[in-house]
Amino acid sequence: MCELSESASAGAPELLRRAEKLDAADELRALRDRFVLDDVVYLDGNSLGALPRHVPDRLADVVRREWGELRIRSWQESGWWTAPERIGDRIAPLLGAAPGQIVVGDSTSVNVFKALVAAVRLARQEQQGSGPRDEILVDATTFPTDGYIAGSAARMTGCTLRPVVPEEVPGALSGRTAAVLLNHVDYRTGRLHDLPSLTAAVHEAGAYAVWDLCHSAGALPVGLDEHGVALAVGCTYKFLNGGPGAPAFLYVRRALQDRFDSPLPGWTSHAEPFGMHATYVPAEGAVRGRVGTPDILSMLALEAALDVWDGVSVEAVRAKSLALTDFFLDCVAAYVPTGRVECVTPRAHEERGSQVALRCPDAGPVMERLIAAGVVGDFRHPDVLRFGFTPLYLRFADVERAARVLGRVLAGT
Ligand SMILES: Cc1ncc(COP(=O)(O)O)c(C=O)c1O
Ligand SMILES: Nc1c(O)cccc1C(=O)C[C@H](N)C(=O)O
Repeated sequence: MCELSESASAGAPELLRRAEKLDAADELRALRDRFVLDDVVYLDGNSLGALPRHVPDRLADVVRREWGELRIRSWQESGWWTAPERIGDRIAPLLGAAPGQIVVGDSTSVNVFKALVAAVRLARQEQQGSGPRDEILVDATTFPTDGYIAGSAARMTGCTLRPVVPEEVPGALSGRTAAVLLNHVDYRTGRLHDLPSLTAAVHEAGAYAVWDLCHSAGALPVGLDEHGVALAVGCTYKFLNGGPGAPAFLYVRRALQDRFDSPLPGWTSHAEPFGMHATYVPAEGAVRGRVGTPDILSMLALEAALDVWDGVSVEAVRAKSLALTDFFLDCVAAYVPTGRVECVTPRAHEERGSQVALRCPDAGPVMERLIAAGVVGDFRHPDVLRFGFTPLYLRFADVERAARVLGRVLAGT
């Protein structure tokens, strides 16, 4: 939770001057031109990222030429068959992963299922002496799909499911824990959890952590390899701007790939998919995380969208993200009537993702009025106004304007 009154003394002229200065000094400011945007202040890139300008032409080429003219030949000649692992390797540097560990495909929900069941199987392969590994811990504050999938994964593997808030995971681990499903950034509050220390604690207990990176991929450095993460999943339609329903990703640490036992061993994860064998033999490497035929149109839209990252470091994106959210909090403190909202996003940088969540009892109608006034965030049940900050295309002037309009809406004027 954060205090909103710290710099409430600043007024509109000063905040406008600050916005101008920050925009002038912003080394990422030219990137905005790579996107299709209008006069709306778009603070919903944590739900659906904006459209990169060059994607429609690339998609048109995929449809007209690769599909329309080359047809079946495109699986080889246009590189369709290897798109899941090729695009996984494009995402890898943004997540701090070496090549060969990420495949793209399916939804995050499906990848949560693959990773979580595989995590339980890994823990059981290593089980020594003591009792059975028959418990899955799940982030009690998780985006609902993860909880639902974890419930089913637990039933299928004969585990019990225990919801625990991430901070309490270390104390909840035991010799029974098989797997722990955690969110890097909380979808509602924007709280960033301590991935390195939680991963270490889970592994120390002989269990495996599965990280959902939906709200951190493309927003901040994750350091998958550096922090010894075993398994991670995430979506690509938020901060990676892959488009509505863009395929998700699955990371399987190289050292574990030989033992990764997918609960969805579809034919495209087979060592010899066109051998049409009756017996399943998994492919080497991250490819064994694949399932069925990749959805090529979405996948290639994502691949094109990733071009906007050429020459851009996640570290620079993170620095701007923190500056944007700091500035937004200052502007909210200045413009919003005292006590009208409560900020549920932590002030501390090391605990903040790339969003700000403000709580107020009438958040639903407030967000409707805000959207009508040209500031798009979203409402999360029951009382949260959620604002996502995408450093690739947001300006500090947008942030000041969003807070000023919010202040007006909340004051009812
Ligand atoms: C943390 C988190 N996990 C999973 C999902 C859902 O993933 P999907 O609908 O792509 O399966 C979302 C958002 O939709 C999310 O915010
Ligand atoms: N995936 C979404 C969708 O298909 C429609 C509307 C919103 C979404 C979202 O991504 C929601 C998002 N994960 C959230 O954090 O609330």
